[in-house]
Amino acid sequence: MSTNSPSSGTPAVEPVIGLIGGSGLYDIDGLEDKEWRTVETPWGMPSDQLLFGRLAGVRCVFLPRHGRGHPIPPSRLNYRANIDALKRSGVTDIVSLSAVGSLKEELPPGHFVIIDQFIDRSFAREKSFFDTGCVAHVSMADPLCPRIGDTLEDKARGLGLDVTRGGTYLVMEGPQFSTRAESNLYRSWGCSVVGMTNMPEAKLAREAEICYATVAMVTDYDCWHPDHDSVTVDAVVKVMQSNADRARALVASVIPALGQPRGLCRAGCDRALEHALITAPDRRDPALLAKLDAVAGRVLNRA
Ligand SMILES: CSC[C@H]1O[C@H](OP(=O)(O)O)[C@H](O)[C@@H]1O
Ligand SMILES: Nc1ncnc2[nH]cnc12
Repeated sequence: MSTNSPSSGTPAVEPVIGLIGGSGLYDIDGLEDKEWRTVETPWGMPSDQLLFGRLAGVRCVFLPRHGRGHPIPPSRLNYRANIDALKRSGVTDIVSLSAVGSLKEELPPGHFVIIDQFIDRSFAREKSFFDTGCVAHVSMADPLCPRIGDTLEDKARGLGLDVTRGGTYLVMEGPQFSTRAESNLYRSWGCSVVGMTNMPEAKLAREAEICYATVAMVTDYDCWHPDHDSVTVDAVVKVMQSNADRARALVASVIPALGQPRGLCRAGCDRALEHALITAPDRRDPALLAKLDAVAGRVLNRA
C-alpha cells in the first residue's frame, strides 16, 4: 500500500503549500484571508514579509523570492532565512516559480519545464543549515519532489499549457547573464534551462525536509540561439508578464490537489534527515542546535 495515503498507518500530513515567486511574480491572486506577516529566523530576515492565506481552503504561504519590487539580486538572497521562515510557518510542500533561459530549441519562451535535475555552479552563497558542531549530509540524487512534479504535470496538461516533464536546470551565480561560451558549454552538457536562484534553495529545502518542485518558466533563449537576440532584462520581464498569467492558473489548479491530507511523501523528501546526521550527540554545538530548531527539530528533539 502506498505510504502516500493516510490509511497506510503513517502519520497523516495536513499539507501547507509554500509558493516562492521568482522574477515577475511578487504577489499571488485569489488567496482568502490574505495577510502579510513578518517572520524572523535565526538566519536573519527573509527576502520580504510572507503572505499567508487560503486558496480553496488550503493553507498557503507566498514568498516573493527577490522581495516586492525586486530589490535583492540572486547572490544576496538569504536563502537560509527564506527556507527557515517557510518551515517555521508550517510549510510542507514548496512550489518554486522561476524564470529561466532556454538551452534547447524545443523549449521556446512561454514553455514551462517541470525540471527533475540540477547542476549547481553557484559559488557565493551559504549552502547549508549545518556546520561545525552539527554535520549532516543529505541525499540530492533526486533533488526535486516527483510527487509534486506529477501533480504539476497533470494540472499543466489539463490546462493545455505547453509543458515538458523533466530537464536539468543549470544554476549560475550571476548576476550577469552567461557568455556565449558558457551558454554553449551548458548546452553541450545536455542542460535544458539556466537560472540563478534554485540553488541552494533546493538543497536547503531538502535539509529542512520540505518537498520542493520547480516550474521553470522559459522567458528567453539566453544568448546561444542564432535567430534570437541575447537575453535582456526587458525581454525577460516582457515574457514573464505573459507567463505569470499561466503560472497563476497553474497554481490555482494544483493547490487543491497538493493540499489534500496525505501520508508521508513516497520519495522520502520529508524524512531526508533520518540518516543524515553524523556528529555524535555529545559533540554537537548547542548554539547551532538552537538555530536548527525549525528545520531539523524533528530529528534533533526526538528521544
Ligand atoms: C530578470 S532575469 C534574471 C533573474 O530571473 C530569474 O529569477 P527567478 O529564478 O527568481 O525567477 C533568475 O534566476 C534571475 O534571478
Ligand atoms: N538567460 C537567463 N539566464 C539566467 N537566468 C535567467 N532567468 C531568465 N532568463 C535567464
